[in-house]
Amino acid sequence: MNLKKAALGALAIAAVAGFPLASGNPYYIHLVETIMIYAIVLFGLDIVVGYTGQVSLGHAGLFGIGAYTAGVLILKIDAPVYLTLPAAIAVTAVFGAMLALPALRVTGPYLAMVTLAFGTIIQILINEMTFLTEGPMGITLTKPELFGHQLDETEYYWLVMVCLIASLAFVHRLLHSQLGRAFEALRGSPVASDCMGVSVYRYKVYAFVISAALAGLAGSLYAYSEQYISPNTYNFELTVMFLLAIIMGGRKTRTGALLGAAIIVMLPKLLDDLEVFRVGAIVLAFIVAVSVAVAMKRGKMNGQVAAIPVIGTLALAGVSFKLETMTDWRLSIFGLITLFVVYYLQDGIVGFVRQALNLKVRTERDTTGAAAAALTRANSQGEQELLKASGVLMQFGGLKALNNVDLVVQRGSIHGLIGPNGSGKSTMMNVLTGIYQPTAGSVVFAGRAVNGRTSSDIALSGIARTFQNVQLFGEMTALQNVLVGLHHSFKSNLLDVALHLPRYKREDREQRARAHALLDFVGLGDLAGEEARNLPYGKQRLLEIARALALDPQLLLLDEPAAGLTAPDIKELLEIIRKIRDAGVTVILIEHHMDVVMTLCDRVSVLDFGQKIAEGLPAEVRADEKVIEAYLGGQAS
Ligand SMILES: Nc1ncnc2c1ncn2[C@@H]1O[C@H](COP(=O)(O)OP(=O)(O)OP(=O)(O)O)[C@@H](O)[C@H]1O
Repeated sequence: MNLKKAALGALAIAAVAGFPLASGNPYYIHLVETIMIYAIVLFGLDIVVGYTGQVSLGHAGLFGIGAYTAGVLILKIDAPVYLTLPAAIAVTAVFGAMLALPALRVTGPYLAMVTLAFGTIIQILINEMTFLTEGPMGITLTKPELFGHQLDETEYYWLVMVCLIASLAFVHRLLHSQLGRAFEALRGSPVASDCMGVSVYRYKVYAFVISAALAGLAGSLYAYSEQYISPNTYNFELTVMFLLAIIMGGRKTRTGALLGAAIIVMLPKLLDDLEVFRVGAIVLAFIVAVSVAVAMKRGKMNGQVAAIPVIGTLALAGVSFKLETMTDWRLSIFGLITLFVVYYLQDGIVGFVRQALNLKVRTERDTTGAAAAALTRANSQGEQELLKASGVLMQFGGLKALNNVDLVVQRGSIHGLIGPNGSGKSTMMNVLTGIYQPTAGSVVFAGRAVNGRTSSDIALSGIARTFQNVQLFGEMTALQNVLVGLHHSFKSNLLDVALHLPRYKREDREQRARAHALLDFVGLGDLAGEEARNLPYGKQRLLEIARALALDPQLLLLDEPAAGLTAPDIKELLEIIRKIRDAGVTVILIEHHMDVVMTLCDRVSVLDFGQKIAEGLPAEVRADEKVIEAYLGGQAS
């Protein structure tokens, strides 16, 4: 953390801590306290929604579990706060796991329905289990005691503030570690995550459990804050509010979560009072006008697109002076504002401001550590046949994409796999990496069967790949993409990450140096901080190679690496592939550029309509009549 950031942080903490003393108004103190509590839920919800890209409509239920764990413990055994808060975190995390383990087998609308059902069931259970929860009567409690001292309103506010800062630091560290990168990767490309050894399912569950734990902490703080809990609070409306807060504030940002929490707490109050609403509408119109002007000046918005938000907010400010009462209009205006944000500010308010001000994530190279070697020497021990596929059949309905294919790849060689479009080359890659389970036949890699194992397990055992249609983690930088490939090198756990213990710091420093070295190796050293989606197509292909090499594979599968590359880039690619082979990594190369195949490959196998029609040295294959007829002949003509 640099000095400027630390000073700003200290100033912000001092301002929030000093607020109750300066304001002295219990109503406002309670409002800010609620914002801080909601922000803790949103930090967690953002991990699930913003980073892993899952939808959860169950977070109000999890928040309720946290509140009731504290409430019931106080009611039944008069538990102190240092028991209720950890218990709420633990119990909610367990419920989070119970929800996640079955629910995360489904995605999209199905996951939304399952989490929604979970939230509803929790609310009904709280209502019905009167013996434990007092049912609809609710539970009344007082502010907690700390070290024998009864906390008053302001002291409790400070306790909430400490919990907020701790949660913020925890989430921030988590999301900047290998765990956060794993969460983000599975949103970017689940299939590539699995093929980098990052199990999509496992990390989705982790994200859900951590998110639930934070909701549990927030729930227990909320119980003390309100001093009364009842089942109706934890309803569908609250869940929607949480999601709206993430969307409005902006996903993947802690500032967005804080802003989102402030919006969902303040907006209903703002819409209660006509005078306050008028001032708010004018301020909003002003902010929108200034932001749009900045965006236009930077050429990020044209006049037509800019006109609508400006006219819209000006109209809202104008209408506010025509209204005589807010009561009938509250919900309509709330809906309109939400629609506006969702439609125009798809990255939320914080995302929009960042884009308008052109704020970028900086990737500074840490030069303190020793320079790392890009390639570690692949294991050259073991049998000469590194990969042996026998009688592989892959059937899609009536179509045999692979029909009784045998393939033997010698350790340390570059093995070409060629054939006309649709002949089954990519299908073979998918079978070798566990994406497809073959209908029949077997694949043995380094003496171990591949069939029946998950893609992430196969990846970790030494098979890395690139994809025909590039599968990068688009919102992550080039450096972060390679770091996902290096995920297997991190041994540090959640505690190491949260407390920045020496093991984590050392690993992080070493792996960053290694990632930079890998980027240098493929000639992308200067683009480390660039988002993958902004790289030219050819460079994206090179980045995929660097990421695959990060896995320290014994076997590297390259699916059309030269596609989209210019002639000088192809020359460079040939050099890179040779160096990879020289480091002891075996390569299977699918390529339509025949000159690349003929120059590089030690042996070539040719597929046509899912069957192997020829195999041998490049020159032999080139002279084979069946090949000429099926493939090279067609191209020659
Ligand atoms: N998941 C799938 N479901 C149904 N059919 C599939 C599936 N995957 C591949 N196929 C079919 O299998 C056949 C082989 O496809 P594959 O992508 O393996 O060919 P390819 O040799 O890699 O072609 P290209 O050079 O065009 O990439 C094609 O007819 C394709 O439509």
